[in-house]
Amino acid sequence: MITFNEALKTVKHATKKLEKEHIELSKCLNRVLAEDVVSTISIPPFNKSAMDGFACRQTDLAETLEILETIPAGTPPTKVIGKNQCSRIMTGAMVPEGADCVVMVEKSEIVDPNHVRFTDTKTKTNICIKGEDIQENDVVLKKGTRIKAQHISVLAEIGCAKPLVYQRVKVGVIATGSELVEPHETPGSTQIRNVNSWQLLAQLEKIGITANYYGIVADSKETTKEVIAKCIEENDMLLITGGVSVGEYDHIPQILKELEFNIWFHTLSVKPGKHTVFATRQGKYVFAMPGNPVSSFVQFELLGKALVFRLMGHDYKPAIVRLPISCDYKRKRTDRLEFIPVRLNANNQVIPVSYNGSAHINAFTQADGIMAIPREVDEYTEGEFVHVRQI
Ligand SMILES: Nc1nc2c(c(=O)[nH]1)N[C@H]1C(S)=C(S)[C@@H](COP(=O)(O)OP(=O)(O)OC[C@H]3O[C@@H](n4cnc5c(N)ncnc54)[C@H](O)[C@@H]3O)O[C@H]1N2
Ligand code: MOO
Repeated sequence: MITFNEALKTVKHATKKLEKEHIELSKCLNRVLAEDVVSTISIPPFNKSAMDGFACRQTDLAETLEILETIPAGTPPTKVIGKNQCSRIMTGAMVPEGADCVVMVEKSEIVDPNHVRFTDTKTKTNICIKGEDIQENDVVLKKGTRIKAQHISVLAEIGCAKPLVYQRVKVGVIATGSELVEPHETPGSTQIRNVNSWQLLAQLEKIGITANYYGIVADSKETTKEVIAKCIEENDMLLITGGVSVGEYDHIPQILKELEFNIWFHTLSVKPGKHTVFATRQGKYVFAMPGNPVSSFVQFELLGKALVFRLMGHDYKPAIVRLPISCDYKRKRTDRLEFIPVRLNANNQVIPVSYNGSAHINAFTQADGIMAIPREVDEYTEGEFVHVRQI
């Protein structure tokens, strides 16, 4: 049995990044940059007016000024501003030579069609200076950055229309269990509906991956082996749920051995998810989680995501907040790092959600996150700080 930190290190160590490709900006969300992005231009590329108003010299603010021309955004100025002169200028237009400020139109009074004076003798400069946001040759985004909407903005701004990114990981999803039927079906007296596949497909979709779903596989070793073999041919990695513990029909570890996978770990000192398997074979990866839906949900959050992102070249760091717990909390066994569902109240205090264990996925509909209770810790007192991973 290994610890969570050892398991995370193992997943990162045993996983190789996928190939790289150039793709359109519109397809980049949730991909990972495969090289540093360097700007070939300064931003702003010229001294740019931040206001609609009059471009002039600060020393002339108390005077009546001659208006030389109107400068719209996108049109270059044609006149240099001299003493007691100004040009009407629009937000986003290039500031003319000679001007060191732009007075807002609201602070002006037109004297006649060619002259203006100001109602205030002070102004901010209202000029965005060339290069104040980005300098030419600046590294604007680092290799390994997972691309979010705000990164797309910068790529667009500097003209990086086809960034070099890692390929999107191809993920196959399988649910094992002869007791399972799909959500649209009516279960028999000993059957239940398949939760894990739909949950995993949604967890993947949330991070930008549309997985290939292979359906439910009954607990027959031969069939399961065939489906796994096919699935692994067609994908980079495979997520399996069920069949990983010690029951007579828990075939997954044995099948993976027969398919010549190297099993890096099989048991974790983490609750839920004691029986979680990570196996690799020449650029192919299998992450098999326990059948209980909470175990599958939590283990995908803890390790599955790290694996997916690692393949795509990103070192995943989950959002973890440190907040006070709203009540006393006790647990009996302390031999495993445990994760329980919690919600946050309006004062950002952590409230454990009523929870019956790893089959009780319904508890997670109330949860904002999962609280980590380290090994050896058996209680928290109200107000003590705890760590919550957002889900
Ligand atoms: N003798 C032992 N028995 C069990 C142990 C143990 O250490 N010794 N661990 C228990 C824990 S904890 C868990 S978790 C499960 C893990 O078992 P498996 O991964 O082999 O999963 P299954 O036995 O196939 O299923 C467990 C449970 O989850 C239900 N299930 C399975 N797949 C789905 C699905 N896709 N959607 C919804 N629910 C699913 C299944 O019906 C079982 O109720 O082992 C314990 N036993
Ligand atoms: O191993 Mo189970 O996933 O703890 O509930």
